[in-house]
Amino acid sequence: MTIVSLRDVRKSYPAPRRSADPVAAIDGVDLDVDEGDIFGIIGYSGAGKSTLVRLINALEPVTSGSITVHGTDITTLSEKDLRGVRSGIGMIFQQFNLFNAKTVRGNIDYPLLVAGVAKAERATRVAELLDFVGLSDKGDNYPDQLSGGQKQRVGIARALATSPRILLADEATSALDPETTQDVLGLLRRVNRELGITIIVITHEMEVIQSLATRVAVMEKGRVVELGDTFDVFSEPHERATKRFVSTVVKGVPQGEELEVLAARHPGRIVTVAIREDGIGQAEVFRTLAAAGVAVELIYGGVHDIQGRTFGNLTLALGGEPAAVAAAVAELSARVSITEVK
Ligand SMILES: Nc1ncnc2c1ncn2[C@@H]1O[C@H](COP(=O)(O)OP(=O)(O)OP(=O)(O)O)[C@@H](O)[C@H]1O
Repeated sequence: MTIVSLRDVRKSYPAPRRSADPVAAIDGVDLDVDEGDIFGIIGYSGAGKSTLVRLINALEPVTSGSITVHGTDITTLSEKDLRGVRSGIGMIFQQFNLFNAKTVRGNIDYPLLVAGVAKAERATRVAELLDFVGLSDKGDNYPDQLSGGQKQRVGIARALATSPRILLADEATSALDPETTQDVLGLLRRVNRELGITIIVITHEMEVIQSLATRVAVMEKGRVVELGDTFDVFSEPHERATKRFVSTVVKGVPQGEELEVLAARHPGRIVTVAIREDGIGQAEVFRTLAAAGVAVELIYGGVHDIQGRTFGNLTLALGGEPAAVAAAVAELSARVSITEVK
């Protein structure tokens, strides 16, 4: 079931100068997020990600198009009705946005207080949330006594306090180091699996999408340029922006300076073998080459896991009798995609 749906959504801002055109921050976006998904939206700075978040959360009106949340078109609602929609969407932010003068407990309690929940019920709920995010011993601490990862855990607990069905994570791990990022991503996976909350993750970090998102939309200049299952989009990227994101975590065919260094170090033949789900695995590649008496060295690239599915590119330096190497490469070429590097 679709929980958030965007149809031809546009958002423009007034021209910065009188002679300039209005800024088309969102330029005709169609998106469907299914209930229970972890949906990633990835784009470089200026792609329109933050604007999209503000539109989905009804913090700003669209210029045109429709946004449906839980089956209600929010673009036609009054401010009073929008409050109900917003309370069904939790938000977490890059800079955590905690109240520094309130304790951890006070921060998590705040949305419940605003919602008019009775004191005893609030205390039970806060204790439950502290336990869920692993901070039961930090309730009386203040945010500046916590690490970045702990602050984001508080942010997540606060966002979950009123039991939203959707969590919007806007660059939620961008201020964290890689280890803490994985920690927070693990917690978000639990939020999704154990609480059944749909998560929309906005990021410019490919690692976040790779480890978390089941579906992804790649944004560029206010448009969605590629959309689909994360594995499909990133194992066969079509658009320039997608290819750039993929190259930040998956090495392709070595080029330029990297190739020069490799070529100088390995005088023999160099090929890049594409490992894809529907092709032969890396074990079979190595077995075929070894059986032909070819000496193989993996010199660049590797294989990756996205949502439990494997793909990658292996660049191999091949040594031995030239005729044997040629025959082995020819045999492999019939079964797998090979790029001659040198
Ligand atoms: N309030 C605003 N007034 C005018 N222009 C805006 C406003 N908000 C965003 N824009 C413009 O809209 C475009 C998209 O900005 P947005 O902040 O949504 O991108 P982003 O992908 O979130 O980038 P970043 O990660 O740098 O925040 C940019 O060209 C930006 O300058």
